[in-house]
Amino acid sequence: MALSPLSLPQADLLFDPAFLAQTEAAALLAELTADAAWEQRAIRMFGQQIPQPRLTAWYGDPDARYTYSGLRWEPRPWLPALHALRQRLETATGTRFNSVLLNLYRDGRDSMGWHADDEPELGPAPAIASLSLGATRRFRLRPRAGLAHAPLALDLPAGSLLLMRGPTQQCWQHALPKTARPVGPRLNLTFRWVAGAAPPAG
Ligand SMILES: O=C(O)CCC(=O)C(=O)O
Ligand SMILES: [Fe+2]
Repeated sequence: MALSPLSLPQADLLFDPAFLAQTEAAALLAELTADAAWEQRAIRMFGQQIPQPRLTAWYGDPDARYTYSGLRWEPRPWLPALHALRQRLETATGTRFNSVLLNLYRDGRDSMGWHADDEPELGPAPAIASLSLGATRRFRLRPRAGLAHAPLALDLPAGSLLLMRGPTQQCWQHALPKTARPVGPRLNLTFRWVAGAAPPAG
C-alpha cells in the first residue's frame, strides 16, 4: 500500500495500514522479540523511580544519544533486521533516521502515557516513523494547550506505518492506553533522527 495523509489541523500525519505484508510483519515480530536487548527501565516521576509499563530497546548510530523521561539512552549497534528496515523506511518516507526506539507491550496492561516527542535532540519539527507489529492497539492523539480540536483514535494493526512530521509534536500529544481486552504482544518501532550533540550533564 502507500502512505496517505490523515487530516488533522496543526499536524502532518501519513498512514499506511499495510506497509509490511502480514507474513513479513509476523516474522519480524518473532525475530525482534527474540533478539532485541529488552529492558524494563524506570523513569523518575513525582520524585520516585517508576518502572515503565513496557519493555524497551534502543538501537542506532553511535552518536545518536538521547535523553528521554530523564533516562539517558546509549544506542546499541544496529541489528541487521533493523538496519534493513531503516533503509526501506528512508526510501518510503524520504527522511533520514539514525536511531530506533523499540517498545514491547507484553499485553493490555502495558502502555505508554500521554507525551509528545519534543526533546531538543529531535529538533523543532521531527519526522518520526512508527511501525507496528503484533496485536492491534489503539493509538490516541489529543491537542496540546492552545489548540481546540477533538482527540483522534487510530487502530495500528501489524505492518502499519504512521509517519508523524511537521508541527505534530509541537501541537499534539499521543498515547498508547492500556486495554481490558485480551490482547497479545505488540511491538512498536519509532525511527527517529537524533542530533549528535552530547546530552546535558547529570
Ligand atoms: O507504541 C506506539 O505506538 C507509540 C510509541 C511512542 O509514542 C514512542 O515511542 O514515543
Ligand atoms: Fe511518542
